[in-house]
Amino acid sequence: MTEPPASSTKPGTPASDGGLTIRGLHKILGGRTIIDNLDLSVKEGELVSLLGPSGCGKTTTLRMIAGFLEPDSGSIEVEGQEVSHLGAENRPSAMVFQNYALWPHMTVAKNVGFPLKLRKMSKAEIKDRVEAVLELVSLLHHKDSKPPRISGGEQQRVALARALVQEPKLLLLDEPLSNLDAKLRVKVREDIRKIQQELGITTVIVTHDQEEAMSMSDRIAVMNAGRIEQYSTPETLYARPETEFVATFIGSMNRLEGSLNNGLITAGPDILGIRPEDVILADAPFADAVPATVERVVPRGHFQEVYVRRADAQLRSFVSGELMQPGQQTYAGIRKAMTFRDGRLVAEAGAAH
Ligand SMILES: Nc1ncnc2c1ncn2[C@@H]1O[C@H](COP(=O)(O)OP(=O)(O)OP(=O)(O)O)[C@@H](O)[C@H]1O
Repeated sequence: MTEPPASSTKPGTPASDGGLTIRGLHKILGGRTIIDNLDLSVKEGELVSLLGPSGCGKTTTLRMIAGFLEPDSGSIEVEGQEVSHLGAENRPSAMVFQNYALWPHMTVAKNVGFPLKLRKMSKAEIKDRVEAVLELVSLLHHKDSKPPRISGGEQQRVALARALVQEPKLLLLDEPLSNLDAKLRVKVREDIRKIQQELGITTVIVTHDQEEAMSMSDRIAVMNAGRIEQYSTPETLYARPETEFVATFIGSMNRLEGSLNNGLITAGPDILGIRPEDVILADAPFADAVPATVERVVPRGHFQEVYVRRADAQLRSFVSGELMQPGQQTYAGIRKAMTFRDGRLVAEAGAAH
């Protein structure tokens, strides 16, 4: 047993971190508290995801950062400048909308140059900046195309270019990949991350897709009911979730009532959380392993999901290697388990091997 991890989500007033600092953000909509006294601090050049289930308040938070929605209270600083009294068009931030919001009758170049035209920039300068940013997103060859004639992934990059051309200090993206198919999503998220790192631009992305958040972000703020449950790196969120909500939301978990004693699950009021990769299967007995029968096997490509029945519990395991068969006898041991009480992590236990 080890001590519970130190909290990284302590309430309090965050010091300005350069990029974005939010303090005490609060919003009531339709008589309900939607954003509940939220603090968040993003370092300059950092990419942070707001991740959480539908309705937890991610988009509402992003819209307040962008200036499309007025907070009831709280402050928003971008690179040390208080912006909450400014309209969206006067903030040093630019937003990429979920549906891209491109004008179908305008060329790609005109779409991208539009925010600069609004700022009354000269035609020559607009042309230079638009071409440079289209080059950055590898779309220069489409500058005279109209959005309906290019692919979804390309439209997404036009929307990104239109935000970047404004040279914002803060880039905001609302579910930027949700309109793309699975394969393209992986490619586009890598592109966005690469460009973000090249430019060193402070970025906040809203997503409900944990894999997307895990693969792109320096840090992830996991939101639940208008609050941040935990704000950590992807690795920490996965290895040391502070709450059962975070443990369940990030990755997979066997959730059982009871406690772990000498490798056996015994009755108890606590919740045990066991990652499927911490359920070890082997042909021969090993320390703390218990005889088990394979009940169900789900091939998942480079690994398989195996449901085994032991005397004390049914467990799900992720294993690689030769496909296992239902009915097969095996030995199942628990390498590591998390214990939650009243929703909070109280202990981690690892069995010796
Ligand atoms: N104008 C409004 N009036 C009343 N309630 C609202 C309004 N706008 C949003 N809400 C409510 O606020 C909550 C948070 O909405 P929000 O769009 O921020 O969630 P989200 O986390 O972005 O969800 P999703 O992933 O589904 O987009 C929801 O319960 C929503 O119904």
